[in-house]
Amino acid sequence: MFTDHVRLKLIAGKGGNGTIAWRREKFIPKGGPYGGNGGRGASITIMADPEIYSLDAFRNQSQIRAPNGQQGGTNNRQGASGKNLIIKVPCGTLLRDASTKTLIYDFTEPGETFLICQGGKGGKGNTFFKTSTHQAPAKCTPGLEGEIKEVELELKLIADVGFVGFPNAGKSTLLTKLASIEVKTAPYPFTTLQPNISFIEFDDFSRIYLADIPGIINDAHSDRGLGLSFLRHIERSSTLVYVIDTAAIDGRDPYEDFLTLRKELEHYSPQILQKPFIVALNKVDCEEAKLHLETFKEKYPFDSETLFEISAKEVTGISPLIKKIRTLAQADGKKFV
Ligand SMILES: Nc1nc2c(ncn2[C@@H]2O[C@H](COP(=O)(O)OP(=O)(O)OP(=O)(O)O)[C@@H](O)[C@H]2O)c(=O)[nH]1
Repeated sequence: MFTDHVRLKLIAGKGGNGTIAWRREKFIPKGGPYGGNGGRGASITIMADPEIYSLDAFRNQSQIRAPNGQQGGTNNRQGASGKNLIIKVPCGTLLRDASTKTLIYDFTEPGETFLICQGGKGGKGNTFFKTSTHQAPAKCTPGLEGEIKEVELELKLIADVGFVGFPNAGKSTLLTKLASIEVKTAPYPFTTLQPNISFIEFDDFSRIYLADIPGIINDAHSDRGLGLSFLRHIERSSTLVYVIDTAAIDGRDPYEDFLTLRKELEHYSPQILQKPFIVALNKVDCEEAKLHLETFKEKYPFDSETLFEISAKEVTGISPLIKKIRTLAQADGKKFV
């Protein structure tokens, strides 16, 4: 299972206690206060790491605790501080307060950090409280508790272009072909688990990131099957590509499929429908596609320039599609270059 939503209790380290100790001096039983301060408890910071692609690491975790500071020592030695904890999350992770759902931070760029829980201060040893060298109150203070936060991490992939379609429409095939058709390409090592991100790299080294989510099914918005949980990954894409199976050998109607996809997206979030889109009419190499294509074009209420007849399998019609994707993604001001 691909994990893109977790709830965690984060507990920063407690400060170490201060210590009561005495300096030994000849002829004076208690030479003077000499107990060290406690070390600071470790803080918890969250960092966006471009090498991480899911929240799987937290799947079986409900809380993360940072180390405590050490108690102060004798001879006025300061206790060791707890080693600060850095929690690594994928780019595209939203950090929310678990109870109010308020957004605390949106990790978009690699290396971005946010200190979420401050470690507790160390307590003071009796050296700190000395009033005079020889007469000192035997006083020290305990370390303070670290901050505790209940948070939610939600991963919403950041890709320029999101691919939507029914299972078997040919999304994966198209994505693979797109990612290998330009001069220099490399598959983006997401995971073998869905969803997938890949990119097209152009001659000028600019890139367009593409996200493929598992096929949408009827009533996906009511979270049947994989549906809803994956729709969040196209929320941030600037452009959508509907991939339609025009061969429809199983008796489906490609135009109905298109309407259903839009209906599912609208149920999930009406704003998604406002995004610029194109329609990849796939599998035109099949004999069955001819009739469906005609009907589709007749019924299609949008600009016919948004329609692209392609065969992902035989790699036909792909270049104009890439050109259009590039124009739309760049018009939006790409996030990654
Ligand atoms: N004839 C023909 N077959 C195609 C074409 N594109 C994809 N296919 C075939 O359609 C089947 C489904 O393709 P996929 O790319 O796995 O479909 P998908 O949309 O990623 O499916 P899900 O992962 O289930 O969402 C495979 O057998 C492909 O070989 C095409 O242009 N023409």
